[in-house]
Amino acid sequence: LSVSQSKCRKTKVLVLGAGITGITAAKTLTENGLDDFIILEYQDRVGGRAISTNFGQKADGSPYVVELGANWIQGLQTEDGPENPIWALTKQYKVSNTFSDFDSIETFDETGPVDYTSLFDDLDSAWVEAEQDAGYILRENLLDRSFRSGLSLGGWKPRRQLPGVRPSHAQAAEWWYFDFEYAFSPEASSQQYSVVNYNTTFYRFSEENNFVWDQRGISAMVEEEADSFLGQDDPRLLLNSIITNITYTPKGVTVHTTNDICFQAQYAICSFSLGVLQNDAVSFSPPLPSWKQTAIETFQMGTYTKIFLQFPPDQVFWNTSTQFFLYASPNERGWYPVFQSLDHEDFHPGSGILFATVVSDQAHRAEAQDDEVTKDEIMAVLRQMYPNTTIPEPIDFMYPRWSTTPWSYGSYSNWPVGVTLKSHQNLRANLDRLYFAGEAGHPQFFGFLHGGYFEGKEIGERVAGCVISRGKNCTDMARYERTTGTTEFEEYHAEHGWDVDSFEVAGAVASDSLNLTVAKNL
Ligand SMILES: Cc1cc2nc3c(=O)[nH]c(=O)nc-3n(C[C@H](O)[C@H](O)[C@H](O)COP(=O)(O)OP(=O)(O)OC[C@H]3O[C@@H](n4cnc5c(N)ncnc54)[C@H](O)[C@@H]3O)c2cc1C
Repeated sequence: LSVSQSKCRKTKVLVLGAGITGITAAKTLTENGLDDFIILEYQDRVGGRAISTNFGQKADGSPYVVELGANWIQGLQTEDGPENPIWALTKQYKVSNTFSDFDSIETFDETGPVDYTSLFDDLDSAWVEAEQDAGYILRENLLDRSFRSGLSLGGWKPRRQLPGVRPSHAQAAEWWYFDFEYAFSPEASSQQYSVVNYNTTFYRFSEENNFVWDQRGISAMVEEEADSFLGQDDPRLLLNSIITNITYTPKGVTVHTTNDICFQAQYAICSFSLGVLQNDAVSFSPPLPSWKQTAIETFQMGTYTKIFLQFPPDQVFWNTSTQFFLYASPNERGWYPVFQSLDHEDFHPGSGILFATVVSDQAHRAEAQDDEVTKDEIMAVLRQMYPNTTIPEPIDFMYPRWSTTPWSYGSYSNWPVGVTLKSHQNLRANLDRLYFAGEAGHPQFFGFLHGGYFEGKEIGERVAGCVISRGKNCTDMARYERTTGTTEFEEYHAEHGWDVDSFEVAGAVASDSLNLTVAKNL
């Protein structure tokens, strides 16, 4: 031990970050009889990217609580099939949520309301082709493609001039189907893993998305989980602890924070977002090996920005029985394409609240500019959508800057084109006694709250096993110094974090559905 390390506070396991992953990992340690841990968290709160804020005003003058980050429980449960653990938590902790109806949508362009919803049918059939093709790519160990090529091969070509179809309408429809979920374009996203991500969630659990509007905020479920194993003012949860350095060795892990406090443990679980790792917000000693750094730089961190507007509730100008409003910009794909109404009987009726969502480059652009500029751009769009209507000035306006938030640097991860499962495994693999967990580490549920939950549980169990067996039952996770162009079908197994079958088809929850999708391709 160096002199400085000898003064460190000691524990058996350090859990770095108190989002859904970190809290699930710490709870798993507790369930395995391991109480000697410390959770270190940057923020003054628990929940990570499950985060809400006050916005606007209710009739009594108090604010609404709206979600800046995660908002939907994505995939619930089909009959007595597998259940999304996030759905289970929302039920357990009575977190208010309602079915989000993606069929409740009106479409617009720069001339006002125009119905181009029939394009969704074309997209549906191309999507099915791309899905089946993805199964084939995976099963036959073929080179991955972009989701764009998958859609094109399925006959969906939004830039092509087709009789009666405006490319801007087609692009808005496509954004609604793809970018709204992945926070990246189909060009930038893996065909294979976009399908895996979608199918394992929506075909395995259920196709429903429930929208959380609980006035405690969606993080209530993470807070309640933390309370289930931590005492009041538990000294094992240290908020406002900004970690600057992580030193790892075969004997243990030492962590330093900005206020020059250090902690030393036998093991550590780091749950920082991919964005935090990519932005070098934390230094590692020794520096990360090249296979780990390569994995960190290879995967993508998306930006998904919700922009909130409250209008005078008695001057609401949109249809309050509709949930979504899709706008096709004539000039730029992804220009304030989706508006969502919270002034709806299922959410906050009478609130006058509408929010727009932008992702990727459009999100970076909006996040880099002043509120007033963004507000003017949005108001111009709304005036096009409702040409013969007087649209009042919003009485409140607000949006987060995810791309520069220092504890997140982005919203959630995405799988780029042509990266294999084994390359992804390098993102997950431990370095000596330092383990990594988090939403981005799950090869199937990446980008979702439940991805973080499952990784937290798996890594928590692994580390508990290491501590309890005093290292005897502790083997390094698989890692690959050299990664090749594809991953063999036989290598899709738990050692690479692949714990559920990804070939499920809608409505089928049994793992033997694998052959159904593949058979259609052969
Ligand atoms: C805008 C947006 C919309 C989303 N929508 C959905 C959705 O509808 N449904 C869904 O399922 N998922 C959604 N997600 C994704 C979901 O929020 C994440 O997958 C999940 O919250 C990640 O949890 P995590 O614990 O892995 O990471 P995090 O929640 O990021 O937790 C990591 C923790 O580490 C802390 N930390 C970071 N750096 C340091 C440091 N240097 N020192 C100490 N602590 C540090 C952070 O403060 C954070 O609390 C969305 C995310 C965003 C941002």
